[in-house]
Amino acid sequence: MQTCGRHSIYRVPLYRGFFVRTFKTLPVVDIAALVKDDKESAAQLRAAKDLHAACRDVGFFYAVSHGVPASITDGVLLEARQWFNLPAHVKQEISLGPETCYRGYQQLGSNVTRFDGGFQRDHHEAIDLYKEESDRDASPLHGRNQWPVQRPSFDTSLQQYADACLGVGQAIMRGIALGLGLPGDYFESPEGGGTTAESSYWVMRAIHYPPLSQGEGQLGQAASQAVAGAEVERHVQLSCGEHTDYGLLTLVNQEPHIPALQVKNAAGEWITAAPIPGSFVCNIGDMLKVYTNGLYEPTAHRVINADPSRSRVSIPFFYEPAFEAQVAPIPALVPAGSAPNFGSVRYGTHLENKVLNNFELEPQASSVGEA
Ligand SMILES: N=C(N)NCCCC[C@H](N)C(=O)O
Ligand SMILES: O=C(O)CCC(=O)C(=O)O
Ligand SMILES: [Fe+2]
Repeated sequence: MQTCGRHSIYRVPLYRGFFVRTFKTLPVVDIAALVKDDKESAAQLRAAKDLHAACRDVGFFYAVSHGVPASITDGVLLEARQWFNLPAHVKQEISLGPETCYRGYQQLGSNVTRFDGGFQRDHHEAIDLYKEESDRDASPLHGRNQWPVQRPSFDTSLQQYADACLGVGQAIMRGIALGLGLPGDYFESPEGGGTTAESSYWVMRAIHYPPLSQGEGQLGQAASQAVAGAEVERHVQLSCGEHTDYGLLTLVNQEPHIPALQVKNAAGEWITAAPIPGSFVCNIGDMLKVYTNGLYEPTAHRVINADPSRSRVSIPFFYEPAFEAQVAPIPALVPAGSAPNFGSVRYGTHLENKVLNNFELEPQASSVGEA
């Protein structure tokens, strides 16, 4: 039986998919008919079929014809770049911590990626925003966001971008439901978790990846060093360490011309998700593995900005279940007479287990320079 604590669901190998997931490229899916909500048209069923193949065989795809104007997607990247150029003390006005419900700014090296027995520091700075939540007592994550109000135009474009992504996320989830042979609104219905653009416990991260120091970002350079207590800090610099995403569906808006996001196939090869202008790079999260009884697997990915001459900005948007959603295998996807492969997971609990372990906020032994 699966649990979602330390031994998280994505660490369990699923050999069934081993021979299938040998992709060398990522599929491109035209989602226009889903965004238009062109109900069960041939084009919509085509898109649903393509999503099904992409989710089952790769776990990643480019979504094109999503209908979000370039003024919004390009504009928010430009605004983010300018915000990250502000002096450190200005950015730190919205620093995150437990007291800000993990919402706000994290400086370079404070986000970490965990592995069994230790962690490594990610080489990025970021702003984390979540669905606004006034009930502070219900979870350490519930609270108000710290928007980057120092640049009101960034604040406004982030809000517009989030609204647009919520629409796209809901449309793609309708396509994923159809592709699984379910009613298009399955994930919006109470038995499917009740996730809508209104209820989704969405996350948005504006991320700035400065160049890695020369020679870093390469495999084989890992050096582990024991620190006080049992935890080990691994001193290998990656822009973002290998991980899977936590919820349903991630949409990544990335700057053009800087290939840095890498996706792991079943042979352990890293396939670069090079930017395609006008697209979102999409991937599925841990909760879709549970819903599909293991048919769809969240694919491990990482970020290496290997270009020594320039930094990279990306703004992933995470379309996630409602916080209180109880996620369990969809009965229609469990073979008759078999027990489900996973037990029920409360999404908010899975998210807390992740986020509360994502930061090492105390000062570092070896300091990293400012971006
Ligand atoms: N909400 C999501 N999916 N955030 C993904 C961030 C992944 C980085 C983090 N260091 C980690 O290892 O999880
Ligand atoms: O920056 C990217 O391209 C992806 C970042 C990512 O994987 C994440 O924040 O979960
Ligand atoms: Fe990710």
